[in-house]
Amino acid sequence: MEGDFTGKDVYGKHFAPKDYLKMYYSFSKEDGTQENRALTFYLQKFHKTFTVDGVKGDTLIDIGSGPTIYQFLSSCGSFREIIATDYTDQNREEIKRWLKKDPDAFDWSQALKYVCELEGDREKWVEKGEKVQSTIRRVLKCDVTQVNPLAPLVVAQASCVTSTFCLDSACKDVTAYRAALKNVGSLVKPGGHLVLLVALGASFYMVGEQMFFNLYLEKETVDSAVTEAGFDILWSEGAKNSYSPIHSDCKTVYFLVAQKRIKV
Ligand SMILES: Cc1nn(C[C@](C)(O)C(=O)N2CCN(c3cccc4cnccc34)CC2)cc1-c1ccccc1
Repeated sequence: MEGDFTGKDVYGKHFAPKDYLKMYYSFSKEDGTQENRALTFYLQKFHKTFTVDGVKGDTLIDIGSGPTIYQFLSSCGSFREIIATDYTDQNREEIKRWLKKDPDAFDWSQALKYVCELEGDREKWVEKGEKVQSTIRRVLKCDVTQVNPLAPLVVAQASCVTSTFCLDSACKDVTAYRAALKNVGSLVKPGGHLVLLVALGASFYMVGEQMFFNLYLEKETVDSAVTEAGFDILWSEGAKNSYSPIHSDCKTVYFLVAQKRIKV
């Protein structure tokens, strides 16, 4: 079920955040059975990165946030300011809905409770949500195909840049992927961190009835692109894909933490 590259215009016209959130971020099935194993893997690795290993700093920029906020649940206590970004208006609007506690916003309470349990007190989930809402200070447009992904804004380099499932969906080939990684890497200050979540071995994914292109990547391609962009990989971990084969042909979800080399 491979498809042609679904460029920027397709996302703007056809990407339905609410279908996507329901399909990929519902915490458990209607009958409360199987937990969303993909999401709990991401939450565990963000917990290890920010809460256990202590990656922290002044500003964190998340590139290609999509309509989600799960990626901030552990980092919100480690940075003074978080900047969320996305290419499409509808994804930025969905994030703003949650930030404003709009009743139509997606319900992240199960993910909030899960992260609070990892941190030792599941009952603190309301405070955790408010901490995320107060730490995300800006929601900006980004385009990873631009040398400055936040153009026309010029933003000071950040202590940490995170990006989940963005570059593999936004880039049509490995050359574009390497270039985009350099663009995103330029937003990290020397000695700062880059955190990536990548779908390996995925050529498509579905959102509702719409099929989206995904760049087929292997671990070695990602690792070499990160190194070439000026980063040392500190650690990485893959997990077997648990998405339904109807939704995607993804083989592995891959979590990577790297540190920007300091030029001497
Ligand atoms: C799960 C999952 N979530 N997602 C992220 C998703 C829905 O694709 C998204 O919201 N994105 C990334 C692309 N993005 C962009 C598209 C065009 C141009 C962009 C220029 N700059 C920045 C971003 C641009 C806009 C935000 C992908 C998966 C997934 C992947 C493989 C297999 C299975 C699931």
